[in-house]
Amino acid sequence: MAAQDKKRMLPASIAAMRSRKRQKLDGPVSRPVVPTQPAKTSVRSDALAWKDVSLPDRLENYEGFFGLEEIDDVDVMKDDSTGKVSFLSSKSTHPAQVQPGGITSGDEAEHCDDDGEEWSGFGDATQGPAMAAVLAPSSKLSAALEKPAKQRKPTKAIELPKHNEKHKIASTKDSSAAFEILTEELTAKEADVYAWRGLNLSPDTLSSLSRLGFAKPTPIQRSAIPDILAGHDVIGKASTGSGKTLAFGIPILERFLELRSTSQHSNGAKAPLALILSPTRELAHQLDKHLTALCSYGLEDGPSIATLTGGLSMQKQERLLKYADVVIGTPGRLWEVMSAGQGTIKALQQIQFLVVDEADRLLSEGHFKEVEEILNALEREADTNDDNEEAKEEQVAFSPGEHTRQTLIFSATFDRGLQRKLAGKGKSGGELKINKDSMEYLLAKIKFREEKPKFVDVNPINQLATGLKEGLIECSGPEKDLYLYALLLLHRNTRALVFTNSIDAVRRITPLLQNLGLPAVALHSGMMQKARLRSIERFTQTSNSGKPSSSILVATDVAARGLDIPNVKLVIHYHLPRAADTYVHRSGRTARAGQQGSSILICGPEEVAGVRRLVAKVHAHSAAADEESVSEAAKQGYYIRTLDIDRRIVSRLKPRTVLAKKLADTVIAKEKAHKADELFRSAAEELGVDYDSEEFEKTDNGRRGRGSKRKANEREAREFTKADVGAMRAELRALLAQRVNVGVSEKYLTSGGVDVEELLRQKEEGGDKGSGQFLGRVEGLGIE
Ligand SMILES: Nc1ncnc2c1ncn2[C@@H]1O[C@H](COP(=O)(O)OP(=O)(O)OP(=O)(O)O)[C@@H](O)[C@H]1O
Repeated sequence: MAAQDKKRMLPASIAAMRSRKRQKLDGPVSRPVVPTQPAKTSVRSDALAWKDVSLPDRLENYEGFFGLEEIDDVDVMKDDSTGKVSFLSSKSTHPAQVQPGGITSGDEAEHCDDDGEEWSGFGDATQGPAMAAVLAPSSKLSAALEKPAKQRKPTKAIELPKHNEKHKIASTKDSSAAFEILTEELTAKEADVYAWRGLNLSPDTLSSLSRLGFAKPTPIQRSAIPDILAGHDVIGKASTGSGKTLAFGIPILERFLELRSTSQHSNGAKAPLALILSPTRELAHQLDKHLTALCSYGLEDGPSIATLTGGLSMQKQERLLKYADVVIGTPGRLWEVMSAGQGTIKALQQIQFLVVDEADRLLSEGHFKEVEEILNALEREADTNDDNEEAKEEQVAFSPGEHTRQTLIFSATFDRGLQRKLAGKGKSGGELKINKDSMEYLLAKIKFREEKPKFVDVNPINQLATGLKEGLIECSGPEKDLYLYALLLLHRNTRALVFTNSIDAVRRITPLLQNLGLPAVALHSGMMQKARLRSIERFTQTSNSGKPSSSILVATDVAARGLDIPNVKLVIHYHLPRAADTYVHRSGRTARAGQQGSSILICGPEEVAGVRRLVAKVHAHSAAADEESVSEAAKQGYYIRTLDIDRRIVSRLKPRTVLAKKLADTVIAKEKAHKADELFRSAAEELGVDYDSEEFEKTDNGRRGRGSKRKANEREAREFTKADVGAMRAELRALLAQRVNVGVSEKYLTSGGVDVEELLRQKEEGGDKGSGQFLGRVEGLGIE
């Protein structure tokens, strides 16, 4: 590279860098800049002799920046072997920071790319936003500025000392980080994060977002992050799958980085920075995953996260807790750990963020008591009766300071007025009562930092994702299995989630579908935690080609909230959800992050009235509004479309469905009988009496009453011998291999499954006589 009299640091333009890098690669090796007179020494970027640049008035205080600095007479050196970059200058503001010997070392090295081009500075035409982007400490931001880059002078940002110390700290890191990322190449997935510029995030966070491929903030992120960074309590509401996790996760990371840069956060035992409450174990682990992903790019020594959920080793979780920056927990396990002493309560009283995710559910479904205990404990003054020595020591270490905690509450259905409408009239009345008061409950229980938390509602009209299509299949109660099977056949190559209202239903439907050759797995709260996690894993796994495998998760509402599983295209409500907000959350497992998806209710005659009420509640606001935010379907004048399925054709699937059900029921009945038998036998042993299972059964059979038909069925199923079961399996295999004549078109469904390709071909060739013939007219739902 030709030496220049006047060298300037590169503006942060990765795109420009990449093209230049390509040119360089044509040569043997990139060479360091050759310094010209006078002799120059390696200097850290913050020790360079930066000069103020006066700005036009209109740029004053633009988004927190109040000044620019520029630098002349600096050479940029890059060591190709290490990738490290240093700056050579004859001038330095801090002689002590001049490092002899060229390349700077370790963390203090300024990373930059030596491209050998001269930068002639900003033209007068530089506009505010563009300028801000240049100033913002991220190469990713600047990728959007490729063109004007050559007219820019190298600049360094200095930010206003504002309400939030963070900004000042970010400013000290700005210059080095901006250069650091100049050495990075954008990979295919990396995004230009120019659109995040207004949020004033640190380079580390921006770099992470870029690598996650998140080019712009979602509406809830755009609205909530500035409020949280400014220190406000926030109650945030946004539709399912709209990025609420990072809306609170990013500010937590920012605070962590701030503390880390001022060495206020060590790697040793410490009080955590944030506590996140989650209603379910799966969601807790997912939150962990999302935050870990956010923190794992370009962040050495990122925050450590401890996830406290039931079903996994408490000792291990307690150990992790001691070193955690972020604690995520389900109320039950968290409270268990807190009440076990060890100074946990004292440590948690020091948190700076309390996040209540899916707040309405946390308060409404059996967690009420524990959440209350946790909140009380967080507010309690140091417990003087705590005679645990270790706790006392920690109490000193974590002596409570002033109340600085921010509270952040998030949900898709957290709206006071709406909440009341959505709560529904639960039979027990309990859920209704608590839901109805959930906002008031929270407001009363939580010690907010400010008198009024900020309420951020980015979708007051439609809580459902805009890409969601809703449908309904009406059938008789006993036909539900059949229609479920038919629907899943049509979606054989997709990822589908089937929701039921009971654990028993999950236990029954999962083997039924498996018997029919479908890849179904179960998820409910009665399962061991490891099995729960395994089910999620199997449901989310991808094929060897990297494509999502087709899979079906049959679940209770334990999977309704928060779970972010990519590529779920179909949600089926086997049972009508008990409350409208559950419908919203269940349906929200599809059509996430701007994607499309379908939500279909399989509805028995007794559920029809309930569906009407549901539609009225869920779509009440959409009906009243002619807003952009209403779904496409709503714009076309319907909310939930009835799927007109050809019953004659579906009925051809009946023999195999009936047999598959019989087999599943038999296995379940036998297992149940076996368990009951063991239970009675050990009880009899303890009592020292004889137990005769046949005698016992006879007595039991004598009783009549509710459930007696079910019991009779169970008895019948129990009586099947192994050979009977074997014969049934063989018969089912034969049925699955049989052609299912679909009538007019004379096409067929074969084997353990259905040749979907064939079905699709039928559709192409035969129009309405194709797959439409098989499952009726389903336009408007994205099911083709
Ligand atoms: N700025 C962004 N750009 C693109 N994708 C994003 C962005 N922020 C988050 N996502 C992705 O969007 C998906 C949904 O995010 P998240 O799980 O936080 O949604 P949510 O609003 O909490 O949903 P729910 O109400 O169902 O819990 C995730 O896969 C997440 O990685």
